[in-house]
Amino acid sequence: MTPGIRTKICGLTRSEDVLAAADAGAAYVGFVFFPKSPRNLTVEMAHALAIEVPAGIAKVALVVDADDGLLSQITDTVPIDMLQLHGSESPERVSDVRSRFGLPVMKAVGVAEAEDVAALDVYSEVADQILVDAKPPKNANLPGGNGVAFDWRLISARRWSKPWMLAGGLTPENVAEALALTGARQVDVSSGVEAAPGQKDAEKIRNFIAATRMPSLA
Ligand SMILES: O=C(O)c1ccccc1NCC(=O)[C@H](O)[C@H](O)COP(=O)(O)O
Repeated sequence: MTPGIRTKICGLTRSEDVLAAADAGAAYVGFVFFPKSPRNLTVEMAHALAIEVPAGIAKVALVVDADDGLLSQITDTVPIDMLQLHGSESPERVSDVRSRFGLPVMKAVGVAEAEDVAALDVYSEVADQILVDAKPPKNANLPGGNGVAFDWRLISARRWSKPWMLAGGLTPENVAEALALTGARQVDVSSGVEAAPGQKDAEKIRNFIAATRMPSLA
C-alpha cells in the first residue's frame, strides 16, 4: 500500500456512506449546501452526519456563491473543518471568507481548456487549497459534481504553491491514470463512487481508494 494520496469523498447524504468513506480511508468528506443538487443537505442533516465522522477526517462544507448568512448558519451549526467555494467567487471574496469565518478555504476552479489554467495561479495566492475541477458542461444544472473529466494533460507539468486536489469525472477505473499523469497527491470524487445521485456505493468507494494506492503512485 502506498501512503500519501489523500481522497475526498464529496456529496455524502447518508450515515452509511459516511461510514463507508471512513472505513475505506478517506481523508476528507464533503457536504453539499446547494438546493438544486441531489446531494443537498440542510444544516440539521449535515450536523447529524458530521458528528458521525471519525476524528482525523476533515469535514468540508461545499457552497456555491453563498452569502455570509448561509455561511454563518453552516459554521454555527455544523462542526466543519474547511469551506469549499464552488461558484464564481472572486479572489477578494475568497480572502474575505477566510478572514470572516476563520476556516481554511478551498476554491474550486473549472478547467476545460489551456486558458482556464491561469485562474489556478490567481486563486492559489488567496486560498488555502485549490480544487482543480472540470468545467461544467454548457447545459449542466450544477457547477460541479457532473461526473465529467477534463484533459489532464492541461495540468500535467503544473505545480502551485498551495496544496491542490484533482477532481472531475474520476472513477475507480481512471483515478490511477489521472494521478500518474497529473502528479496530484489529493483527489476528490462524487459521481464516480455513486450508485445513484446522492447515494454512494461502498464498494466503489473502496475500489477508488484502493486504486489511489497502487505501487506505481508511490
Ligand atoms: O455534487 C454536487 O451536487 C455539487 C453541486 C454544486 C457544486 C459542486 C458540486 N459537487 C462538486 C463535487 O462533488 C466535486 O468537488 C467535484 O466537482 C467532482 O465531482 P464528480 O465529477 O462528480 O466526481
